[in-house]
Amino acid sequence: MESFGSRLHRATAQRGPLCVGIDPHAALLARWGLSDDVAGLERFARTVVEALADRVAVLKPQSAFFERFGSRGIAVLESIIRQSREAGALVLLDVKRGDIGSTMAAYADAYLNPDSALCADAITVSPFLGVGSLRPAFDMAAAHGGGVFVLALTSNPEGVAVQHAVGADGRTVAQTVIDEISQVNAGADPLGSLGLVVGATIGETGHDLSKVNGPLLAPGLGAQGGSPADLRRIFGESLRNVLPSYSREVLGAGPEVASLRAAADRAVTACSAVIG
Ligand SMILES: O=C(O)c1cc(=O)[nH]c(=O)n1[C@@H]1O[C@H](COP(=O)(O)O)[C@@H](O)[C@H]1O
Repeated sequence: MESFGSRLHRATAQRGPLCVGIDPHAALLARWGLSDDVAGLERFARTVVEALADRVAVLKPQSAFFERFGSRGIAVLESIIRQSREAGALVLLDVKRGDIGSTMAAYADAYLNPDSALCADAITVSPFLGVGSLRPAFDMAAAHGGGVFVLALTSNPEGVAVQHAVGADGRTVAQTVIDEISQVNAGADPLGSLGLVVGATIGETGHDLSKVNGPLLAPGLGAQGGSPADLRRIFGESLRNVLPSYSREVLGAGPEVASLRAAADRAVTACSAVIG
């Protein structure tokens, strides 16, 4: 079975380095002329999938915006995950889960086991309970060709107090996460299946990403102030493994399918010019 790292490598080579987040904020539903209910959510999400799933490498639905409508919102999420994958996009489900290992196994079953209706190609996870506690997700991903993106240096300003904290061995919390993921990805070709999340807004922090050998998801572009030019400064030699991610900047171009496609095209052109 082909690994997630290999599938992602091919997808970005064919479609360009771009992830578009599906974040149906109440404000965006209103801007699109949609009601803030499950019908509006469904119309919004389906329109994004129709516009982009056959052309962008990765779509990243944010689970919270679906969860807030209860089981009917989750049903919409299930259906757009399926449709996106059928149209050829990889789906990175942004759920930011993280728990003790035994519970993590249940999350892995929910999101990375092909028997689950919520199974995606990859998920986001939080390492706050220790990178080792995430092992059930890593194992489930490896067994089924899935991927896991671990938060390392997040795009929000509040993250610094925790992520830059220095441990007894002199490394920051973020560098410890980076090093542990680097170890698991070592030797993978063309790319490991464990990714890191490193915001496009963080500036130069001195963290060493050179051995990650996995995808580096870079949210924070557009609406949070990050730009493709910032990527070069933040990622340096690791730029080739960066997966730039936009949500509101692209979604705000809707609801017309053609406008969404044009916005995604602009984003991928700008990112490709930096990443190559
Ligand atoms: O894991 C993420 O995707 C993520 C990590 C991070 O550090 N910062 C961050 O903004 N995100 C997500 O990326 C998206 C950013 O949305 P925009 O600011 O609209 O582009 C949101 O869904 C966030 O939850």
